[in-house]
Amino acid sequence: MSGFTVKPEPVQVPGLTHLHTGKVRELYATASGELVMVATDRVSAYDWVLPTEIPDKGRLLTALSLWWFERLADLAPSHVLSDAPPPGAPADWKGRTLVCRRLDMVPVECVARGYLTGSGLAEYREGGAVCGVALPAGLEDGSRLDEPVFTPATKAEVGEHDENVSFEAVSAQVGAELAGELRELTLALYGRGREIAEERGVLLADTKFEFGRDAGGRLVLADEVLTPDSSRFWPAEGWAPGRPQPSYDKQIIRDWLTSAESGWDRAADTPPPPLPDEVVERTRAKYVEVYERLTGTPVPFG
Ligand SMILES: N#Cc1c(N)ncnc1-c1cnn(Cc2cccc(F)c2)c1
Repeated sequence: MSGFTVKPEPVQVPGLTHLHTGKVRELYATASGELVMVATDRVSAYDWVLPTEIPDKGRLLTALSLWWFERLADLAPSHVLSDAPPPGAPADWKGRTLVCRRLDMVPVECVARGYLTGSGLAEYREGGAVCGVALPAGLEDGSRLDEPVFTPATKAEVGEHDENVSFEAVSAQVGAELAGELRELTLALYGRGREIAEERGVLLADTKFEFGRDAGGRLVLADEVLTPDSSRFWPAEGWAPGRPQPSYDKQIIRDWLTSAESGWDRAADTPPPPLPDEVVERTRAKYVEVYERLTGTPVPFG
């Protein structure tokens, strides 16, 4: 079992229809058919949504996503219409709400990897390839790839992991032309993100984009982009291939959860305990740090 210890009860807002509770986000629809994505302060680790929230996480990741949408706009239009919560929304939705165009979502998790880790590393260790793309021998955890690789995945059911699939499987699913567009656009967006992040001393190991098509059939960048929830960001100064790299935002939580202090046994498949205040505060500080380091600006709220 994994996922929620207690499934949250979504906030009901007059005029909005609640559509979906994700691990860390809520999705609503307006009466006029637009979507409202609300980022919560929930955080997940080891496939569990933790019982303790990280203050301002939703606002930090929403602000970062908006910052990236602006810097990717010449490569792909975005689904974002507004960052103003709809009328009647709770006051604390300010700064963590995106009103978006409803798209015909492409059922493919468009992942780009510039470094080898996670499920890509596991697949490589089994067969020397990821998503059917052969890689050089001798790569280690955290190795930088000579060229970024498109490693798509199918969207998993709640509580399951996305499954890496080959480009050929994506072509069979959505057609060769669209598959080619997804690969080209995913790698271009990743390349822009990696370049901007590296200028700021941050390595973008990998990231996941989601696309939809608008009424005109155009590919539109959807979901969130280049946040710590959709990407792996590593501080460049800590990069050392051959071992797991410290995750910018979740390492503190992971280290505490797997320490004797937590009393939690990950293998026992029992819900994780609440986080100590000190772990919460240090994790919040990491979200602030990654926001400020990437954007070069102080967080846009008190
Ligand atoms: N983005 C977007 C989007 C769009 N622009 N048009 C149509 N559908 C979606 C859409 C559907 N599911 N999700 C994932 C998701 C996001 C946020 C919260 C959640 F709970 C779940 C995204």
